[in-house]
Amino acid sequence: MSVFTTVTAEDLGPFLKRYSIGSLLELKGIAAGITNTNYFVTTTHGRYVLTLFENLAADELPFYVNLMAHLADHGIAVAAPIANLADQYVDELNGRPTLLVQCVPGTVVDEPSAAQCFEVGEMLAQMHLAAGSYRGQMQNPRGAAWWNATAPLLFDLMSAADAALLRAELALQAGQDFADLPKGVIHADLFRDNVLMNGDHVGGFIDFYYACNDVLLYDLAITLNDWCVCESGDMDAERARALLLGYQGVRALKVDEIAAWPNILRAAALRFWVSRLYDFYKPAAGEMTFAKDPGHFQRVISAHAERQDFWL
Ligand SMILES: Nc1ncnc2c1ncn2[C@@H]1O[C@H](COP(=O)(O)OP(=O)(O)OP(=O)(O)O)[C@@H](O)[C@H]1O
Ligand SMILES: N[C@@H](CCO)C(=O)O
Repeated sequence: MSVFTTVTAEDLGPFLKRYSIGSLLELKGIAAGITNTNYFVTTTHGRYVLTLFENLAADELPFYVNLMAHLADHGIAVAAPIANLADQYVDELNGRPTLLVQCVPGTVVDEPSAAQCFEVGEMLAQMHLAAGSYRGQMQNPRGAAWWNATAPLLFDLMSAADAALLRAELALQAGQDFADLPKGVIHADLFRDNVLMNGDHVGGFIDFYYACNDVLLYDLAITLNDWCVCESGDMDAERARALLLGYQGVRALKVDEIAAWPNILRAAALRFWVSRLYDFYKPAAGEMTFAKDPGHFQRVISAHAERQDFWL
């Protein structure tokens, strides 16, 4: 459930008067999502999604919302933010900062086809290129510094064998240098539940709240690690080839990116292994927890470690 802050039609009346999107026809809470409160808002002009931010403060939002607007301006399939009459994207309702965006078509897909993976890879590469002219800057809050600081809080809570594997993986990544690979703005969390698919086409990328400046190849690895994965943690080769083909049709990988690919796939899995371990062992007090299986990304890393063919 993800209506943490209740909004009524009465609350929304004065709020909508600050916009030019007509008057309210229907207000409906959205069940999916675990971080923010989301509502579908249907007005006489169309359908929108209203987000009330439960964790981020208004002054933390401009990087993300301006990025969404920039990408939408460039034709990328994202939910375009709607500005209010004061020309601001971020407003406020019931004590929370808000964002109103256009509804994008489509649904979340659990078992994507190779054709859908191709389209996601292509849109991701287009997004990387379009974000090249975006001026905003944001450090990756879940980069190597974060996982190196977080893992030591977890070792004692894990089995000795798993802790040894985590230590070994951190050591392997400490020996990598991805700093000279092409960089830009990345989504950093483009899992299947952050993309709405409209048939074979991308209806829209959503949930840009981990977006940051980092290595483009890392974003591709995060995406592939989720879109092309089987239950066992191994990859579906057909989907992986399709996603890479879609991506490389727009932005061909450079020689040093191809060399870094096997290890950056492991880095991308490590980031989510650590964040899921943290959510599992250290759920924040009073917070509703929906801890996802950390072991999944441990299995993804093991499968990558044994792999010979990386689909390139
Ligand atoms: N622009 C949009 N158009 C259509 N549906 C949307 C849009 N934005 C969000 N949704 C719907 O709302 C659901 C929840 O959104 P989202 O995943 O962003 O929730 P969150 O709690 O903000 O983030 P998360 O769960 O990733 O932490 C999505 O699965 C989707 O069904
Ligand atoms: N996509 C993440 C959660 C949000 O960062 C995960 O599946 O662990």
